[in-house]
Amino acid sequence: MSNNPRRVALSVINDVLNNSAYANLALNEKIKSENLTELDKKLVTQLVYGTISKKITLDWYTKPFVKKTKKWVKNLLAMTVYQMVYMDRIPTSAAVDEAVKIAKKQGDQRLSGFVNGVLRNFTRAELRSFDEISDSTEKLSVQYSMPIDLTKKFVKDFGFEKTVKILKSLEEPSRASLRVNLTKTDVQTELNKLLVEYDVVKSDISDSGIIAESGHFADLLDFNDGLITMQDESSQLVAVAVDAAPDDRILDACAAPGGKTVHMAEYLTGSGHIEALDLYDHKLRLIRQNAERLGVAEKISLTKLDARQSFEQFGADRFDKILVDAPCSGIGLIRRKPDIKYRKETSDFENLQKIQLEILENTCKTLANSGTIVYSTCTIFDEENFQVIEKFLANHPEFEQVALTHEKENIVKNGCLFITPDAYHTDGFFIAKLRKK
Ligand SMILES: C[S@@+](CC[C@H](N)C(=O)[O-])C[C@H]1O[C@@H](n2cnc3c(N)ncnc32)[C@H](O)[C@@H]1O
Repeated sequence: MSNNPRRVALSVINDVLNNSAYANLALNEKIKSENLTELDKKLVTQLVYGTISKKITLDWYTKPFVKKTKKWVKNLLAMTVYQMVYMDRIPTSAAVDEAVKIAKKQGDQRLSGFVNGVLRNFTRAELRSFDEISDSTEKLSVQYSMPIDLTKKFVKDFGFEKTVKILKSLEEPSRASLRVNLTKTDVQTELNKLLVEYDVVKSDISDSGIIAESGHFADLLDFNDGLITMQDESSQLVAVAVDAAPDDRILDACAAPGGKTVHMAEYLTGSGHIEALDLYDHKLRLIRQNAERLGVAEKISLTKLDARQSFEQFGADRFDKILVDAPCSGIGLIRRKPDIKYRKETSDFENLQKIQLEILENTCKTLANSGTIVYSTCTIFDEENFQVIEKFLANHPEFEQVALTHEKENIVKNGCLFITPDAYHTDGFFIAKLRKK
């Protein structure tokens, strides 16, 4: 008999919200280890991502009916209210009955009575309106389930109207995005093949990108043949900015899982080679798998190394090009990874900037004269982007900025590519390029 999907979903939600597990990893592990039908796997996925994404809103809905309770009970209430408010096809009575059963099994009679009472009261009352909230920033925080400090930060950096656009867009379902390996095939050929089964279009911003509203592309033959790979559109612009030549020696300082490493490797048709670094063995293995599937493994060496030790490892004048795809807050990924917004480290911009600058400081010493560094992040706050570039250039008169261009002028800012998630419904991204004079 298959396992109860709501109980499975709740255990993932508890892991993520109470123990800081990563939603994608915790969910994948559970789905693998539990006995679930294909339909139930979909339900679990929707409950996990939906509840996590809307947690602040959901807690606000039940607040009038709940004084104090255990965290897992709050999560159970949130998951159940999510079904009632956002999932048309689930009857309210079924959602409530399932919640009461879980409360009885995981708690006791008293807790299940409490859950039953809260949910019945919630069902009888009219759904609260966000207009009850007089403070406009707090209202945004509740409506779009964004922690209040991050909401304030968005409003401070982008203004109110743009913040609404960004937060709205982060709530829309993410699309699947493919990159075509242009060294082996072309976009039109792959598009024509995919159009037989999927609703796909060319990317607005990446010459190698194909977009689908949804789809499980991992099974496609062309995926296994290395003709296409999964990669967000904005992240496809990074290797283009690196502009690798066939014989380039490249340092990919923060490389795992290797999406950009393999993309750059496709350009290395001569003697070119990439030294790919990351802190963790298990992450380096992901680069290896990616590189083998795309047929570029011999172009890439993997080293477990803190990028801040690059100079000690490789010495001076060692690379023609460097990519620092830096560890960052990941604000630009919230649509696909909603748990990011609740992590404490997400808002530690000062510490993130410090690490980002340290990586640039050390890696830049390995660059040959006239060599270039591309610095990128998947976040949209200045501290990790423009400020890092400004501070680095202020300390390094031997470097100059190389202005990046793009035919969509609204993603070019101060010579950098700066893509907010609402502009083209992609991940949020920042790309800058520097040259050693
Ligand atoms: C934004 S991700 C890189 C994504 C990757 N470039 C890609 O396209 O698939 C940042 C990576 O940097 C790694 N990292 C964090 N701090 C590092 C450091 N000090 N040295 C090297 N790698 C680091 C993380 O483990 C993570 O895999």
